[in-house]
Amino acid sequence: MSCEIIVKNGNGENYSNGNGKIKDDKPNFFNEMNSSPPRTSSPCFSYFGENFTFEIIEDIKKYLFERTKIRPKIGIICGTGLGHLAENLTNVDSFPYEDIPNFPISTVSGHAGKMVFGYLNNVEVMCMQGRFHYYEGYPLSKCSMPVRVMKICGCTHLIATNAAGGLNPSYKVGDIMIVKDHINIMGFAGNSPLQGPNDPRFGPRFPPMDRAYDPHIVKIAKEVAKEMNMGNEIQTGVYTCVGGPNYETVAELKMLKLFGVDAVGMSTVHEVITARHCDMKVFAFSLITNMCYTDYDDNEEANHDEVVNIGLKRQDRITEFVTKVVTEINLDLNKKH
Ligand SMILES: O=P(O)(O)O[C@@H]1C[C@H](O)[C@@H](CO)O1
Ligand code: HPA
Repeated sequence: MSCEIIVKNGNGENYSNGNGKIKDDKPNFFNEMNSSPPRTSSPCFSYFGENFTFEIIEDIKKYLFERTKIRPKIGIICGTGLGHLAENLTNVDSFPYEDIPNFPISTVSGHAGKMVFGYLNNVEVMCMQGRFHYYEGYPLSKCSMPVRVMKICGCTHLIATNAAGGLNPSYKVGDIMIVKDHINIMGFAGNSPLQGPNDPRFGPRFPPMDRAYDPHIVKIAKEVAKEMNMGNEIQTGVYTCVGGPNYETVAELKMLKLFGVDAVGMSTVHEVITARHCDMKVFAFSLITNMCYTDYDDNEEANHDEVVNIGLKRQDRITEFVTKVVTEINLDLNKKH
């Protein structure tokens, strides 16, 4: 079998691994890192040295702002099956990821792959209808690069949503778990979206990560949940992100439970780290789409169709919840000005 890997360098020129055959010798990433950074033409080729500079992020903003008049303060990331949220925006300007310069493409079902600017209950927002995951072949810095785009576009707040498996036995499918904290399991293994040279225009080399999830917004969200009579469908807990795309073994789930994890997913943590690095305030929640069993006698298996379907079933309630939280955050923002 032969395979040609084609990447683009910063000037858009194609590089290939040669004559269409896999080379016997492994690519020397360290040499490549010292040359001009290539842009991948395939999401399956992850390049450790890929660098979204401040200037590249500004170019993306320029592209978007030349095409929309909306100037959001709140950025929203829609998790698997939760893209309905973006469909509820009014007066939208919508940009498919493939049209935005330097943007990756979405490859997962349940993620439409668009950046949507619009109004949620008269509040200007920008909304990722589909996110990027590590298992798609993108390095973490690339998965969370759009968060920096949100920041440079003027967003002071990030709302990240995800689908996750419930580990806490008191949870049930369909619950919404407000994230109060996370465990960065991939970080334990030395993988971080902030790896590599630090540009202080984004944030400090060593950002703190305590109170990553803004306690004031958590309080607002709990009040919203109370007002919506969500008493038996709202939870507050700790989220972790695994690399995926496989779901977890029983032994892995037992370990996560011992660690104090309430819900497990494959996203969000690196986005939150990136957002906190550039001093955005963060609110996040998980829709519990399946239960994670830690007993070998349980035969329930997680599957992606189920994850997407639960998102679809809960879309109206979640849209109402997010709309109210956004409205309250906006009231707060206006008070401060
Ligand atoms: O993008 P999120 O974190 O909502 O997606 C979860 C994790 C996997 O991408 C997928 C698994 O079914 O749903
Ligand atoms: N594990 C990891 N990620 C997930 C799950 C899960 O059980 N459900 C939805 N995303």
